[in-house]
Amino acid sequence: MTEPQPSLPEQEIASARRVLGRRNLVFVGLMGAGKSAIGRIVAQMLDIPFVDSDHEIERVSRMSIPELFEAYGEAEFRALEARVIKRLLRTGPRVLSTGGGAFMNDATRATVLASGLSVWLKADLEVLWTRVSKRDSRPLLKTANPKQTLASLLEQRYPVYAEADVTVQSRDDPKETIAAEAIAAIARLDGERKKAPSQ
Ligand SMILES: Nc1ncnc2c1ncn2[C@@H]1O[C@H](COP(=O)(O)OP(=O)(O)OP(=O)(O)O)[C@@H](O)[C@H]1O
Ligand SMILES: O=C(O)C1=C[C@@H](O)[C@@H](O)[C@H](O)C1
Ligand SMILES: [Mg+2]
Repeated sequence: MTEPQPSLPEQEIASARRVLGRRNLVFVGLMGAGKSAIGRIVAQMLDIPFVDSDHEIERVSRMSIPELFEAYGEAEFRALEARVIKRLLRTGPRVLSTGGGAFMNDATRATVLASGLSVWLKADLEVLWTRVSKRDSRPLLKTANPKQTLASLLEQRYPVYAEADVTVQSRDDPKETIAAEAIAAIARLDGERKKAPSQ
């Protein structure tokens, strides 16, 4: 079923597409922030393809992420993730939703910052916890105190996610609202770019 979409001003969509050019729009952020869910809607709104690096990794390896962690360990998973994202970033435009740890890899982050346009979906611990505690598909949270693990990841990672080009607050408002805010934030960069030469 297609979800109802708020009508975004055509001009805003055109601006966001212009800002993007042939780059990928890359969603980064912690598990549960909504990178996959919001990224998919943004791609529909901008009418460009969508890809999720976690799904792409599962497709090429023919294994689920928990199976990959189990069989090869986190380091191998990270190496595969970096290769997959590097390949995806070579062509665009598309929306690329990354796994929560992808932007923490120095090489991946450098490539995303150089060749993509990054959006950090930032969410509070309680929002993230409510969402991720519904499913046990995240290997990093298979600990004695998963909420504490999530809180530690938040502390470690937020200063790094903050390097993204744009930050959008993820919260329990409708997904379409968050998606529209992401597009508006990108569209605003068009105005900034145009103003730049006269400053
Ligand atoms: N604004 C929202 N309102 C309600 N539910 C939401 C919202 N955004 C995301 N969700 C839900 O939260 C859950 C986690 O979202 P999603 O899988 O997109 O997160 P993610 O950032 O891709 O996480 P991961 O890093 O684990 O892939 C999903 O069930 C999704 O539908
Ligand atoms: O935050 C992370 O490190 C992860 C997030 C997920 O998207 C998956 O990529 C995997 O579970 C690791
Ligand atoms: Mg995801």
